[in-house]
Amino acid sequence: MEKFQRHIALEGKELSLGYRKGKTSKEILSGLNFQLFSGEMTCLLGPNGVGKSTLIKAILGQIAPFSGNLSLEGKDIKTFSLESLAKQIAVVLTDPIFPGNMTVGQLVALGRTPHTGWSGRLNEQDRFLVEKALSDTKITYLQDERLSEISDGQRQKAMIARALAQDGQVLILDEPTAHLDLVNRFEIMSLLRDIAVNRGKGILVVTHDLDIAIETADRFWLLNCGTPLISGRPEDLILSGQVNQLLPSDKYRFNLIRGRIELEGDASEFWIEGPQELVFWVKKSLRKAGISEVQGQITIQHNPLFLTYSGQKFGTLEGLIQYLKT
Ligand SMILES: Nc1ncnc2c1ncn2[C@@H]1O[C@H](COP(=O)(O)OP(=O)(O)OP(=O)(O)O)[C@@H](O)[C@H]1O
Repeated sequence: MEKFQRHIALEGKELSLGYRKGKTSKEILSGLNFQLFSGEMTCLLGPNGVGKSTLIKAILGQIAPFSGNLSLEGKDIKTFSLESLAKQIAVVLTDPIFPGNMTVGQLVALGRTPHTGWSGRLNEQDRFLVEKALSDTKITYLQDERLSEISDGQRQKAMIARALAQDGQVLILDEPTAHLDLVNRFEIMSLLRDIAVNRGKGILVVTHDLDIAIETADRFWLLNCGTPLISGRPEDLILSGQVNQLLPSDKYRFNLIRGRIELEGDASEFWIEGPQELVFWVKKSLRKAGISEVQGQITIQHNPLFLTYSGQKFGTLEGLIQYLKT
């Protein structure tokens, strides 16, 4: 049973977005339709320059749509003042600037600003929400630490806690994993998914991290130049092949078995005997080394690993490749 009633938190209908300068206007996105659901984490993916930030600016009320409709909780976004929009939509941008001597606790308390005004005086409810945001992001232990003295991953969690303390219905994050290592990227995205599911928030994450988005997102929005926004469960878009829209050219394709993008059009074939998962890595290594064919069979033995080719035994791929290249 769902804890929260799933509903459309944010909706765009036939949106045309772009920029005006004097009398000229430049349309970046047109015919844009989407629905962001509460209780779900949606990942917005698309190539550089396609208009992801432009869409976020429109959602935040920073640019007005040329045409079409944008609604929050069923109400036209134009009817919200910037202050009331700030209570409903929290945003975490890629490179936020906050003083390094600010503590994590002070940063998270800033999330309450749309509610407290600039006096920043917190009442009991505000303090409760700040503490809850710290504990939901598992950084209560960091609350007295300065921003300049914590790691990038911890700082990103603090930024998420600040957005959470704002307690709006919608959370938007622009590349929240950009500077993080693999473990932290997983941790942040899993945390966001948990927040969406357990707190009933509609979370939109702009990311270029397809691998981690596949593992964690409930829904993808794929944005590509000149085509309508595609929305669906990641697995549906993979099975239908629509995920290939993200790829810049026919040289790449999404490998359904490996679950990631790979170079396509490589005609090299090798005769390799051994466990399938090991064969994959041997082929990969040979191709990267510029080897497109070998004369005989390569045999792979597992545990301990050794490779046999032309009566020779090799303990590493490096050894085999050196032999093949001489
Ligand atoms: N203030 C602006 N005035 C005019 N054009 C702009 C403005 N900001 C962005 N653009 C243009 O809008 C287009 C989309 O930019 P946007 O930043 O939305 O792309 P993006 O998908 O977020 O890219 P990235 O993945 O690189 O962050 C680009 O061609 C960009 O030059």
